[in-house]
Amino acid sequence: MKQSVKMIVGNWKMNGVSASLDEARALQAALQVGPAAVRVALCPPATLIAPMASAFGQATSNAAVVEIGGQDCHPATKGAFTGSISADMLRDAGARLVILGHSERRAGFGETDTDVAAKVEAALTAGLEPIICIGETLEQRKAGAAIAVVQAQIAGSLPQALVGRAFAVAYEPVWAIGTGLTPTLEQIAEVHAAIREAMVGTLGETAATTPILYGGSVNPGNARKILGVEDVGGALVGGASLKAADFISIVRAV
Ligand SMILES: O=C(CO)COP(=O)(O)O
Repeated sequence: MKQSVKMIVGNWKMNGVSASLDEARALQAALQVGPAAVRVALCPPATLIAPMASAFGQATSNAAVVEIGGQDCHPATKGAFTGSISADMLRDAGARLVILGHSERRAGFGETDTDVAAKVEAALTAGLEPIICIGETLEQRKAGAAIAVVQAQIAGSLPQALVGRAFAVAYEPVWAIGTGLTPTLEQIAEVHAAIREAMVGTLGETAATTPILYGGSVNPGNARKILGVEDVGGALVGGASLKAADFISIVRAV
């Protein structure tokens, strides 16, 4: 209903060296899907953004464009922030998207909703399309707080600067990431509906068609069912995006 072109985004996390480019090239060659049916993106480590963007940036007659994204950016445009990378730098390297607020950044690097919102603004200013991650922990789900948690994350992580801009939200339950566990299809539908409501509440009708991706242990075996759930606009794939054959299966499950 909301969004006809689904997005399948691979998050390589801190995996991938230059030798991985061969696998990624094989992946692109195998993606015989029309660009209208699915948007495919890969978010490699920052060191691979430029070579992957130049390798995949242009559609050939028999291969879809694979868009390239970063996995994080600093909220400032430049300055004394040793080890950090700005949204402009990602864009300059060829990225068109950026994952922001991933639970591994929130838990491991102390990122708050306010930090994420500042990064989103920086990404938009640089012309990047943010993919904003939210999701509850197992403790929060067990306490019956999953919906309240994601709604609070939406309210805190989505700045008004998003109104009218292209972006996506990814619902990634923390307990489903890298564990092989997934919510039931009913639970995914319930949370996506709550996210939609919160997004429209925060940003207005502009957010009625924004894609809401699901992420957390998506694999070739469960992708078709998950992608068929009401208001699932695509998938954010971790481990299975590192294997070209698995990632292609997920793309074909759309
Ligand atoms: O964190 C994720 C994508 O951002 C999901 O990771 P897995 O697909 O490995 O569970």
